[in-house]
Amino acid sequence: MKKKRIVIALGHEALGSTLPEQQEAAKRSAAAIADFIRDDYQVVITHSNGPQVGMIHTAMSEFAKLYPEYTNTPTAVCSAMSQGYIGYDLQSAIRTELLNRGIYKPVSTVLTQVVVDPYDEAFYHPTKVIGRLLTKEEADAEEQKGNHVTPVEGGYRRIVAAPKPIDIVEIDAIRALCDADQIVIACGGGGIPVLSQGNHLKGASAVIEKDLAAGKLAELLDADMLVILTGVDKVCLNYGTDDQVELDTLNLADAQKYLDAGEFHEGTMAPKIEAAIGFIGESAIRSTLITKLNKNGAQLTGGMGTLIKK
Ligand SMILES: Nc1ncnc2c1ncn2[C@@H]1O[C@H](COP(=O)(O)OP(=O)(O)O)[C@@H](O)[C@H]1O
Ligand SMILES: NC(=O)OP(=O)(O)O
Repeated sequence: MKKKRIVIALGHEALGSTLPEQQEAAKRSAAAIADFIRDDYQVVITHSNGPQVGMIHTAMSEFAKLYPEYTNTPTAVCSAMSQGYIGYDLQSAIRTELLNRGIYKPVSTVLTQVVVDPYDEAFYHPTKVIGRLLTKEEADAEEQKGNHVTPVEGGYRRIVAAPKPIDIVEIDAIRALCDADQIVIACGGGGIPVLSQGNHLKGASAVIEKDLAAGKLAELLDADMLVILTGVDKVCLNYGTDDQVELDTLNLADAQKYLDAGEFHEGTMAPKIEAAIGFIGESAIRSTLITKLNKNGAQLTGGMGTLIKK
């Protein structure tokens, strides 16, 4: 019997932000991933990178000030670095968790480029928040370097363009590993954004929403399910108000209606719902689960979260 294929997207809480947090979070996520493998799913993993890509960018800029031979590092290269070191922690945690359960299965990270449109409106209106909280002085310094910042609670954060994912360059390699029933980590941090210029792919100064890239990945792999692990148990209506209602299920028509009505915040829940709508499309089989990881990363398939179907 054909195995069910599942794409799991790890958000900030399932991944952590700092190095030590990430290593602990990766262990919890590995437990949930191993449960799916035990239950005979084919698993593809993708993940956030906002805090990590901001940290790498800041570190590289500081080095460039100190040592002239360390030139400034483009955002696309920082994205590639973030895929590498997050993939490393995830590969390692998943391998160990499986071996502890007596299972051997290869786990690999595919450095993934994702094609974006050079005329995407997002390049003119950066909105994607990356990196840590900045003071006013730090924010001013970023702006002087030509970077964009936005005021947030308690200070400022850097913002970059978040163009839509159009195509996944390494999709054939990802599919081949998946077809061979191996575990793949791909499209990390939404993928390395690239612009197609003839035979050349040029890195773009942007960070793609990982939820939209996860939806595209699930669509191109013809997955059965997209699981988005985030900071809330369920998708809510009237989120953050006294009238908040948690949704157990959501059909596509209502998802679109609530999305259009602005029920889901931009940059957080809205791209998750958009990803679900794009992935499920006309399919009566595909579904999307949006939920939070338990403390111990326990089983997710037993009716938790918000299940979105046609
Ligand atoms: N309608 C909503 N229902 C539930 N959560 C929402 C809603 N709108 C916004 N959110 C917020 O979206 C967050 C998840 O998005 P985000 O912080 O980007 O997480 P992740 O890193 O997991 O992608 C939740 O923790 C919650 O605070
Ligand atoms: N690339 C991306 O969407 O990362 P975050 O989820 O950390 O914002």
